[in-house]
Amino acid sequence: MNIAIVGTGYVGLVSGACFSEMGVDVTCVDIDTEKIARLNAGEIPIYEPGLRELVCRNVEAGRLHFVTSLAECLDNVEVVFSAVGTPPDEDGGADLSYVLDVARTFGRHINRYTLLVTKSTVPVGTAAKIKAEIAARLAERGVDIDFEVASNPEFLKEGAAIKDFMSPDRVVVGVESERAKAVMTKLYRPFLTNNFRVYFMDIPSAEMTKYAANAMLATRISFMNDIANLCDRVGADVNMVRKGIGTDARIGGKFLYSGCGYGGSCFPKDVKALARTARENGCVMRVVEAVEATNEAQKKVVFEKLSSALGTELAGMTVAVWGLAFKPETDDMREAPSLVVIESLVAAGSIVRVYDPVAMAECCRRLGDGCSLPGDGRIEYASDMYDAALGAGALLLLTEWKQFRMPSWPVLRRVMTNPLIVDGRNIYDRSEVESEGFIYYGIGR
Ligand SMILES: NC(=O)c1ccc[n+]([C@@H]2O[C@H](COP(=O)([O-])OP(=O)(O)OC[C@H]3O[C@@H](n4cnc5c(N)ncnc54)[C@H](O)[C@@H]3O)[C@@H](O)[C@H]2O)c1
Ligand SMILES: O=c1ccn([C@@H]2O[C@H](COP(=O)(O)OP(=O)(O)O[C@H]3O[C@H](CO)[C@@H](O)[C@H](O)[C@H]3O)[C@@H](O)[C@H]2O)c(=O)[nH]1
Repeated sequence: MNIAIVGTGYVGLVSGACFSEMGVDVTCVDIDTEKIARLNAGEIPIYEPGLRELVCRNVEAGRLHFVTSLAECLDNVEVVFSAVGTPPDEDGGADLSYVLDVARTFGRHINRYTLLVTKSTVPVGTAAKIKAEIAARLAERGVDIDFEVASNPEFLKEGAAIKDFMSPDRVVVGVESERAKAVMTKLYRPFLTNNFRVYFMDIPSAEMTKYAANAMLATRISFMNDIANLCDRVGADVNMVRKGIGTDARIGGKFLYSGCGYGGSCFPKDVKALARTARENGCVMRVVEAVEATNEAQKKVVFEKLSSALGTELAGMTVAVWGLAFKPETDDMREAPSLVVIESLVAAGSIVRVYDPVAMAECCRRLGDGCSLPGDGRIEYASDMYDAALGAGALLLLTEWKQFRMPSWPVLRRVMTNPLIVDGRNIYDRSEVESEGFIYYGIGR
């Protein structure tokens, strides 16, 4: 089968590589000419474990192609997946301009029955807007070409994207006909040969499922962050509480880790967009709105702990930051808690020495030396984790990369001027760290 995937970002590139691995001929399309040039030169524009090997193998096999024009490949494909961005607009809703651009190009250039499948996360009702957009373009052309739309929200996690795509918990597909259902069945069958976990439903339900899933996961995190903050005040240990509740089969142990807040390109924007869709439809989702507010506050907790320990000493002090990406195994810093912490440190006048195994270039691109941020502080880029701690009066752990899990405490004691650690991801054992002579602050323990 021949398909096109529009948008060669985290979702589009991973989906394209995985479908091609199953033998599908995939043309990945992006308007970012530099991105496509890099891909054609064998460079992978994002950090995602295993992606380079998968892409190279399928390019060599002649099943994976990169182009800049959807119009030019439409005649050769049966299905077009749209995986373009849906960033937040100024009101917190999803900006659908890229999704509707794809629909317009599709309507202007299809010449035979083609299925347009939306993989991007879009609010309920978007498929209807896409259909209207295509129909208007066909009418402009004065042609009557059969087309269909479908919804296939993506549930992969960055850092584990290939595994999640290759072996999904489930695949959700919203369709309007048996014909579209048959096409989607054919595409997903190879991934789920022994246990066909594809849930077909109507399109609005598929669109809503994506937001409900992300909001539920974000709710668990914000709930645990609330519990952690109370643990701090009453002397309980949130890690013990997590184990105590997570072993209840009705609750389950996943996504119950408290810390410095959730980030990334999905939870923050999708929680906001769901709340906005609700308000537009005359209902207030109080829980969802509280999840978002709790997370905004949680991103400040690491700095607040540091500031209450050191106060005005932070001005002029070197502070080490371990971890910039919003989670391990990615270079993505969209809505990362590190951005909030670094901003507060620069505002307090600190010299922020940062280190991340893969997100240094991304941080530099976003923040540079920090001089454009309000405040007298600045950002310095360290060559490794111990270099970041050189001369530091405090160390903040913000992303739980594996290489940060077992640091040499004696080396840290030697290079730091003051032995203080704020563990924003609760990865260290308090008694071990304290026995090495450090003052330790966790989140809720
Ligand atoms: N990142 C994730 O882990 C993840 C997981 C599940 C779902 N999603 C959703 O998938 C969608 C894509 O997310 P992403 O993180 O891959 O985005 P991204 O920003 O990494 O990539 C989007 C790509 O689309 C391209 N693009 C924009 N308009 C285009 C057009 N008209 N034609 C061709 N290309 C165009 C951009 O140049 C960009 O390369 C979003 O709706 C997101 O919410 C993301
Ligand atoms: O117990 C937890 C689990 C996660 N996080 C944080 O939550 C954020 C998101 O993490 P994760 O969900 O692992 O990464 P994403 O790549 O953002 O994936 C989410 O968002 C995607 C885009 O919609 C969905 O496809 C995925 O199913 C959904 O997990 C990160 O900042 C994590 O540090 C916590 O604080 N505590």
